[in-house]
Amino acid sequence: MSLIKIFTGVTFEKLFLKHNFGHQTYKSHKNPLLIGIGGFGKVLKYEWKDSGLTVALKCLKADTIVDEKIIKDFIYELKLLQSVSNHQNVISFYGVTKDSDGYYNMVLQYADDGTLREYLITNFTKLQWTDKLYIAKEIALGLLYLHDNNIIHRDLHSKNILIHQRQPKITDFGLSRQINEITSNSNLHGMPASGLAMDYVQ
Ligand SMILES: Nc1ncnc2c1ncn2[C@@H]1O[C@H](COP(=O)(O)OP(=O)(O)OP(=O)(O)O)[C@@H](O)[C@H]1O
Repeated sequence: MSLIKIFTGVTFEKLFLKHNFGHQTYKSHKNPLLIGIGGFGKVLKYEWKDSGLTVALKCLKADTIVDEKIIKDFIYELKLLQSVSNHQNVISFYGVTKDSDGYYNMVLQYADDGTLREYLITNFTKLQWTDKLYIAKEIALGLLYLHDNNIIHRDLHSKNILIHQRQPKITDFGLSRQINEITSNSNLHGMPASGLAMDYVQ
């Protein structure tokens, strides 16, 4: 085990205890299936034996990053998500678990239709206007709930909205901030409009 891994492990342990995220034993998850790869590591689907729920474990592969700030940012993301994840249009957060390789994972509700982007690619021609308006309304309700809780997402796009049983759920709070922490000189964040979108509006 590398020194960095020991260092990040200790930091995580202390911070997780402090914030009381709810720790789950990794052994209570079975039947892993790789469903995606994000900026910080793999995302796997599991059956959570104790609850009967299907969950997504999102791994933070922190031992490749010699930066305590990344770990603090991860904890901050969990804190924000935990404070709003009881809403039907926000992905549910169930806690954290340490996998067999020693990496920390956030345990999230599994969304059975993947991202909104994937969902639209597969279903766009089948969807009626009422379905599209329903999706837009539900995203707006989720966003309103974040704003009512003083949280600005700052990275809302179709890959950060998941679809579960036709219900949109906002996810990925990595760039989110509490409103009182935004300063007037904050840098630009989020995803730039794609060439395709620009072509469309011209
Ligand atoms: N809760 C979930 N349920 C179902 N699939 C998920 C879930 N979370 C993530 N995924 C799948 O895993 C992929 C990668 O997710 P992740 O959030 O790590 O990606 P990302 O947004 O590209 O990365 P980053 O977090 O660095 O912005 C997604 O594109 C999606 O297909």
